[in-house]
Amino acid sequence: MSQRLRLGVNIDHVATIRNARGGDHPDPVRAAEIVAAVGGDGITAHLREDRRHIRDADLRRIQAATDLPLNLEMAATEEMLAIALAHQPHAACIVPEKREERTTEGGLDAAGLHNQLAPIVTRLSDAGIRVSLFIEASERQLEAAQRLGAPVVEFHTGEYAHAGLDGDAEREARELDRIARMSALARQLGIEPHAGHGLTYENVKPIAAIAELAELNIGHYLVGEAVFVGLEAAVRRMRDLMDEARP
Ligand SMILES: CC(=O)[C@@H](O)[C@H](O)COP(=O)(O)O
Ligand SMILES: NCC(=O)COP(=O)(O)O
Repeated sequence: MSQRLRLGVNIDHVATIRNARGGDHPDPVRAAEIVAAVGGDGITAHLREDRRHIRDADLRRIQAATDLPLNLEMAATEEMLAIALAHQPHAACIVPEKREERTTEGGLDAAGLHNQLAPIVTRLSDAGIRVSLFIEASERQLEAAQRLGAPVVEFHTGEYAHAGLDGDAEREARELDRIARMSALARQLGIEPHAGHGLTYENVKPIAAIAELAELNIGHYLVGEAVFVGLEAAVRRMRDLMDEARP
């Protein structure tokens, strides 16, 4: 199986820079427009409970500004569920969230949280929103996603990315192998696998080469690169690397 790998661009950290000064600039909506113009396949935005980057009002503005599918990352709370139902994004990716964390540190415990997640998955699905679960690449979590009826999972690639940054080639290869095996298992279970977190020009190609993966979501690195080369060039370069890995 090999299909064109979609690139979803996470624009959260454009909002992080905006919020640093409390004004309107830089506007994540402008980032979404650029992603659309340059051929990105989707916009990902994580409305954190503490609103440290994306804010409620950004969601409608992003949706109004572009026809690209919006993948709303959200914690499994009643508040976020109500927001998702009101905004009707193309997809909702349920992520674990801790107020004090610097970023999303690990995957959602879909197995341990079955009873909390089940009604949320059902209500999102009933509203026509494609549910994704941001999980570690493990059999236990994949089987839990299947029991919950999630059509999509996104594998957290943070451990893979950290191993590379640590220069630990053995751990990096182990993590890559785990993501590849779980991507194949996801397809066997009828689930569409995506991946993301901490992906960069340096580490994206081995992940992009996993034929079963349908989509990568990449944000922080692209926004960082955009400071130097512009968002358009950064997205184009990432797209090229993905295409080189999966011709
Ligand atoms: C869930 C996830 O990985 C993304 O939302 C992304 O990393 C940007 O958000 P944070 O940096 O706030 O985790
Ligand atoms: N779900 C992962 C995501 O949207 C982007 O993560 P990152 O590239 O900002 O680490």
